[in-house]
Amino acid sequence: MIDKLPKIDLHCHLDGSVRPETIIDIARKENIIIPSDDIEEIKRLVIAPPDCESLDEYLKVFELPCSVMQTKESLRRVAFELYEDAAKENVKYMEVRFAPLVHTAKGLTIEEVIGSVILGMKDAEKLYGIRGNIILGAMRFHSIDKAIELFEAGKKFLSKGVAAVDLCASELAGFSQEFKEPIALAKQYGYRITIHAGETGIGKNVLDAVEILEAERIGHGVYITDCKEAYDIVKKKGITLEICPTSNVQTKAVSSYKTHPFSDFYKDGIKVTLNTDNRTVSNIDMTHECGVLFNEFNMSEEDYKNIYLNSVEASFTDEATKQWLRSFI
Ligand SMILES: O=c1[nH]cnc2c1ncn2[C@H]1C[C@H](O)[C@@H](CO)O1
Ligand SMILES: [Zn+2]
Repeated sequence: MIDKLPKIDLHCHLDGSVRPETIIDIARKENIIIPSDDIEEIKRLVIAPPDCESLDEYLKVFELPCSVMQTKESLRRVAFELYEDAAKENVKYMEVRFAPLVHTAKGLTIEEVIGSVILGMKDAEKLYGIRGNIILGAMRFHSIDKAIELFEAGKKFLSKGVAAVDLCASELAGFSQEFKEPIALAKQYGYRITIHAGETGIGKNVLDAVEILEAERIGHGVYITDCKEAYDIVKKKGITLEICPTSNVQTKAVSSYKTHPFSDFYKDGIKVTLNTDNRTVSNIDMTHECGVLFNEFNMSEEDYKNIYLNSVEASFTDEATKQWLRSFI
């Protein structure tokens, strides 16, 4: 029954969702040296370890997939395959995020990187009943100038496949102040704003992301439980939380599914959505996360419908696409 449900994924990283077989295949075709060409070994390297201790440890496995995402062909291919995999489990709409600057190591321009990922997405849209948008992520360890360079380069793709910006990677207290200028510029250009915040114990970061960066959505946000002001502003302003349950367990944002605040948030009227974060790194898909929702969070089909509709309303897409998405539920 779960596989038949229509699904929406608003928080999925491209580089965390590359098929392990594709890593080996691209490495072979492009003469890239990778640690092994044994599929089981590659899976071991690219799937977060079962005893993963923190977000920072979780983030270490992204280096390998990014090493084979440095050409136009490989970027187009991994984007296509991600949308293809999602379409096959009835995901109707997916916003894919990635950090273009990480893919310029072999000389691609930022525009070439973004353009290639959009082509892959469009290839899949033509073949399958899925639609999407791309979110450009600036890495928090990059400079402010780099973030500005990225948002400048990406703006010509707005409404042509790119919809929003995000801040990714390790989360320190008070990062919003530092990124105020580039995010304000992005907003001025017409990008929508979602920000990873409140993932690693600092609920105040969510308050800052909403107040300083004007985030409309928050990636994760689970730690609003520790900051009343953050909790209240999320609830009052109807800020959507992009929750990724399995990722939260792996990065130790929560100790287990049973202690995840998802259903408490939902019951209290907070706009929660269900997402994957990283399909390969977390070794999951939307079907798996729906199973978590029904079996670990004890939610009903009616609850699922409401959560799906939260995703529709919070999606960075046009009204016609939202209407199309509503027709499935
Ligand atoms: O859950 C996450 N929190 C913060 N950053 C993340 C998470 N998952 C992936 N990333 C980073 C690693 C990727 O290289 C980058 C862009 O997709 O985003
Ligand atoms: Zn994420």
